Amino acid sequence: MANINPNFIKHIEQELPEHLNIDDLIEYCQRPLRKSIRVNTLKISVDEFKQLMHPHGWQFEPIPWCDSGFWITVEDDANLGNLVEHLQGLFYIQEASSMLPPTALFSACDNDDFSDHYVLDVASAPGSKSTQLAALMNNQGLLVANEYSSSRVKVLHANVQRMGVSNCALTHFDGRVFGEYMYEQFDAILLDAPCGGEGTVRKDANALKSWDISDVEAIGDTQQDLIESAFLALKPGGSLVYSTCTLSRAENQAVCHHLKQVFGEAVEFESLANLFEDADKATTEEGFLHVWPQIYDSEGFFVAKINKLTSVERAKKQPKPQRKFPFSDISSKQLSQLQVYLDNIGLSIPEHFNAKVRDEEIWLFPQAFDEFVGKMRFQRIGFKLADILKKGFKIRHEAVIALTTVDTNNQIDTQHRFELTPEQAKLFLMGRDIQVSELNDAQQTKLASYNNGELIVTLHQVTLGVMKFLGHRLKNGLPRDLVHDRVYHY
Ligand SMILES: C[S@@+](CC[C@H](N)C(=O)[O-])C[C@H]1O[C@@H](n2cnc3c(N)ncnc32)[C@H](O)[C@@H]1O
Repeated sequence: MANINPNFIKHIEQELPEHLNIDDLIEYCQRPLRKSIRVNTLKISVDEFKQLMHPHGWQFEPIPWCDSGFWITVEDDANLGNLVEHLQGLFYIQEASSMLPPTALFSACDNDDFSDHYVLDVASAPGSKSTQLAALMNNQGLLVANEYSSSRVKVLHANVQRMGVSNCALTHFDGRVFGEYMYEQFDAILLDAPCGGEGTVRKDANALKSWDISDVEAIGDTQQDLIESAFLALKPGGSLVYSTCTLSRAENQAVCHHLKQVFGEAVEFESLANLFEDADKATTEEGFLHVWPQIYDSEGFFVAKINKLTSVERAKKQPKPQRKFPFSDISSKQLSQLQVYLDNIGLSIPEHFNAKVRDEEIWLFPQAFDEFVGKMRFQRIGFKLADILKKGFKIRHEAVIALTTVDTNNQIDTQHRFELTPEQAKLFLMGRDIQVSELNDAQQTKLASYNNGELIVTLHQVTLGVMKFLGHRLKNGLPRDLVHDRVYHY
């Protein structure tokens, strides 16, 4: 039972639009949330995913504002996070209303070519919206995903990796720096701001227990700084989405109005009334979506879309470029050796990626990143492809995932894939080796055509990782930090 502070009820009653009433709000705050997921279209199509899960009793109800989002009915939803299909990144457990901001950000993009698109997610951990943005961008262009909290950067990276996002560069800054370092560099920016979380009470029964108006007021300065900085980092003609999972106007409408006060005519509020059928039920007079929990039976959320009509004066000078960038271009000799190695395991370097070398490591950077070299410090760019050994190379787990996701039309051929059974996939994700004697006849026959060496293991024809065939066993190549204690399969 949600614990709602009476002061919150008094406060929010004043802010409710006329057509909604406080009793409904309180009643909905007490209801458990409907379970929702987003299919990761970087790895599997929506139809294929449904076909896969239907036999296990999954039922899907479409979420009107996200083509790959569904409310699901499933027998045992407590273990969804440990399901093989979740761990292999076929879906993301994401609250329905949290799928709104990425949809709103790209609502005007009428073609699918994002190859020269620069996108920033200012506050991105744990990564639900970043991974949704990357899927909408089809892994093209460049997505800069920033997070201020170091522990949350790790979770962000894990999700980016799990979902096969390869067009991403991670940064770890206070989001206030982007206006200065990245002045007018991005075509689209999402600011899913730190907030009071009033809309999350259906998932966290204590979210409103010790609510106090001073907390709402205290966070306003940070939100105003962040939105100003994001607006400065936006190219003229670009779009910014400001979103929160809170309900008070001070953290929502007031922050957007503050931006308009600062930048005047350069700021245009774009109406989201036609974003999906029935969007008008949540639309404010400015055209923002103020999603009260009772409107779509969801968490509370706020989404504003803001266009930058003209360039604005920057507040500070461009900082000096970073002098030492620790990566260099790969030599043509090493590149051709690498290509031979990759070819042997059925992989290749995709278009729009550049191979870079640092110490004994080879990385693949999205080509679009070139423009950003030296502009600021990046935690990770693209993905680590391989280690350079005395003789040859050793492919990295994250590369096998990213390379087989980067272009779903260019999947590795079946000759190079080794399909596991669900039980074997579970063992793989638990870090175990598999003895050749444990394989079924068809698998043993297939293995007979391989030489000893690395092979890419799959489940449902989607990559799980890499194993090394040693004659009598398949040696597990999962990095330690990705080994799971509990894994379920159907
Ligand atoms: C609402 S959460 C983001 C959720 C995320 N966008 C997602 O969809 O998974 C807000 C995030 O902002 C981060 N944050 C807090 N202060 C920040 C700042 N000054 N600059 C950037 N991020 C900040 C928090 O650590 C938190 O991860």
